[in-house]
Amino acid sequence: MEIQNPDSSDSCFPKVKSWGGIVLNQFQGFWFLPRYLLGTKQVLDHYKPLPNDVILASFPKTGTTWLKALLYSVINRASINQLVTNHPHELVPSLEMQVYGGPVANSPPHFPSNTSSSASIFSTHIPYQILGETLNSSDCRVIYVARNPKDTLISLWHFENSIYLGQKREPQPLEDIVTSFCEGSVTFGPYFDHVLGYQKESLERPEKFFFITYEELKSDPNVHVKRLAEFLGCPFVGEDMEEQVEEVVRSCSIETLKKHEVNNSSVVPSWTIVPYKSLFRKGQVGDHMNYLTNDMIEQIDAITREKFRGIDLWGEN
Ligand SMILES: Nc1ncnc2c1ncn2[C@@H]1O[C@H](COP(=O)(O)OS(=O)(=O)O)[C@@H](OP(=O)(O)O)[C@H]1O
Repeated sequence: MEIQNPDSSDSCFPKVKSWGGIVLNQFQGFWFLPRYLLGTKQVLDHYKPLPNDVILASFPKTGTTWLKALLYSVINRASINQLVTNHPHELVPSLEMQVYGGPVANSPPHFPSNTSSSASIFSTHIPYQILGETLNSSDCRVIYVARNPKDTLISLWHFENSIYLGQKREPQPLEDIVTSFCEGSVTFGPYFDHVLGYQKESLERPEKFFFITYEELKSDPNVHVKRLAEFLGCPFVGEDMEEQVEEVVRSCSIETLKKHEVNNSSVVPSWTIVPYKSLFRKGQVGDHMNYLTNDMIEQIDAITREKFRGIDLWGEN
């Protein structure tokens, strides 16, 4: 894969103009911002997962930030009193190591060395169809979070509008993102193939791939946090087990995360224009009902039924 300029789409890859005029390149059936293609290449070329690595995979806007906090908290058994998000992987923006609780800035880009015995948490939006070989090259564990496509789309729409409004651009019409989303031409899309890639693996190898929906986690966080801890090999134990779980869930709630100073005052270093606070909006299930027309809902439901073929993750199809 030859990539010359990470910000240029003048490459040999097929390209499409997505909603809002964003130009995306296609690679192995998925659509990427040119700079994420470069990051993906670096991951594929250089990242060799260690057996202890924990990789959080997700389509954008499906609960990544929430799961990052939960994974950190479960693995380190620490409540996140001073949440600090560190994105040291400027060079590999699609597979960033997330450190919560450490110093914010100036960590050099690096993958942990082979001598590291503690688990490292990585987060990626790269689809299984592209990252699978890398993930399967070690005993690392993979957590995938999926979210209802309509809420995902609305979250993405708000997010992109909030970024670009910072640059004084008009909010983009909802119709345009609905069309691009259904066609698959959004960043890291098609959404449907993204979800199905990881979901299939989780059915075949549940000991390696943990699949959860945002909605399941919302409806019963304590149960699923316990399942997550068991999957990671660090189950909650002891008489105060329920209190421990409760504390993890509380410290990772959107309400708690929103209160941290860093999440109000900093921008995500690898995305320069993105303030952390744009990662925390409502965090509600079903928010799409406040925005999408019946026709839009039918359009998205129809493609979801067609693509998911009987896999009914949200009891809707
Ligand atoms: N702790 C917690 N609990 C529940 N929900 C949360 C939490 N943190 C973030 N959010 C909501 O997740 C949406 C952002 O998704 P991601 O974190 O996947 O975004 S990103 O891909 O990392 O940019 C976005 O959803 P919407 O509110 O629907 O836009 C966030 O508000």
